[in-house]
Amino acid sequence: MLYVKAPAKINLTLDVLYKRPDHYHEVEMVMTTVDLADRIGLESRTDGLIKIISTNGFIPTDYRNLAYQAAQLIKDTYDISEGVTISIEKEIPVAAGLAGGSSDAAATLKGLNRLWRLNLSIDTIAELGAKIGSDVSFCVYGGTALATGRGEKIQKLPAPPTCWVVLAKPKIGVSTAQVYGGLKIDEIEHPNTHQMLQAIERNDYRLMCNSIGNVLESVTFKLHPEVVMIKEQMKRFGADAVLMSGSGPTVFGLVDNESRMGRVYNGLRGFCDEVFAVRLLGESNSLA
Ligand SMILES: C[C@@](CO)(OP(=O)(O)O)[C@H](O)COP(=O)(O)OP(=O)(O)OC[C@H]1O[C@@H](n2ccc(N)nc2=O)[C@H](O)[C@@H]1O
Ligand SMILES: Nc1ncnc2c1ncn2[C@@H]1O[C@H](COP(=O)(O)OP(=O)(O)O)[C@@H](O)[C@H]1O
Repeated sequence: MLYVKAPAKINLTLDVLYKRPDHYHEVEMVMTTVDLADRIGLESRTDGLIKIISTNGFIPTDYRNLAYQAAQLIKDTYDISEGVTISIEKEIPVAAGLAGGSSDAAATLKGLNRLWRLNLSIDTIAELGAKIGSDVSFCVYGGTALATGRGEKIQKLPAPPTCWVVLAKPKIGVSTAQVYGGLKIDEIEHPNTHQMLQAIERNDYRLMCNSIGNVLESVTFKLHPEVVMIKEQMKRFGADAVLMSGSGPTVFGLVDNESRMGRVYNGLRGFCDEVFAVRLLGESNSLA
């Protein structure tokens, strides 16, 4: 059995520039991975089938699973006759804005590259990933990056300033398509992406805290007012900066002091079942 880690991401910024003719939105996002990860196990099978086994009863185990789609794509593209059993130990909350499914797909692509000795470069794997979903290319590299296009164009960035990240996910799932669909393009207040890039370049924690922003917040807040409440609680317990990740509903808080991190973490556990205190993973991978 070959194991691959599939870490969650958060969006430090998420801006939408315009709606494209293909119905996707042109985005500009600073993304970074955190050390909350699913674990993907891969084992070749001689019958040619793709089988998914998961510890989580809420994710599909057929072709709808993004890890299944990753294996199918590799099999079709490189004419592989073997099959694979994919076991998914789920730690990342589902439909949470943390790219759990996308990261499982990215880890499956990377793992099968090794298992089936395909010798693909990381850039080729990221290109394949883009066929599965907009966030999959980023998940292939991990670390920290500026993502543009529909999210699949990746420019690597240095590691952001070190800090703790407290993640809190309310008991609701959010549909990414519904949230993008509810966005009113002319009412957007754009985050300062350039300033975020400067904060990362200069390793300036305070500037990073002052530069976070996500234009999808307003849509998800209207659909699920409990997300606003979680954000307010996180601020009240002392996080330095608080933002919703992706299309939500997970809210994250940045904290650079361990005892305050403990206060935010314990405080949020009174409101949410799923609360995590994690570190940023830092820089992107350059090897497959
Ligand atoms: C919002 C973000 C931010 O990182 O993450 P999540 O909240 O899903 O984690 C991403 O843009 C989500 O990426 P991903 O979840 O891979 O999206 P996809 O499967 O490609 O697309 C799902 C649907 O979202 C909408 N979509 C997605 C990306 C994009 N740039 N414009 C869009 O309008 C489309 O309606 C699409 O049909
Ligand atoms: N391996 C997977 N893990 C989680 N969700 C998956 C997976 N494969 C498919 N899905 C489906 O993808 C949808 C989005 O899940 P997820 O990737 O966790 O969230 P998000 O896109 O908000 O980051 C869910 O409705 C889920 O059923």
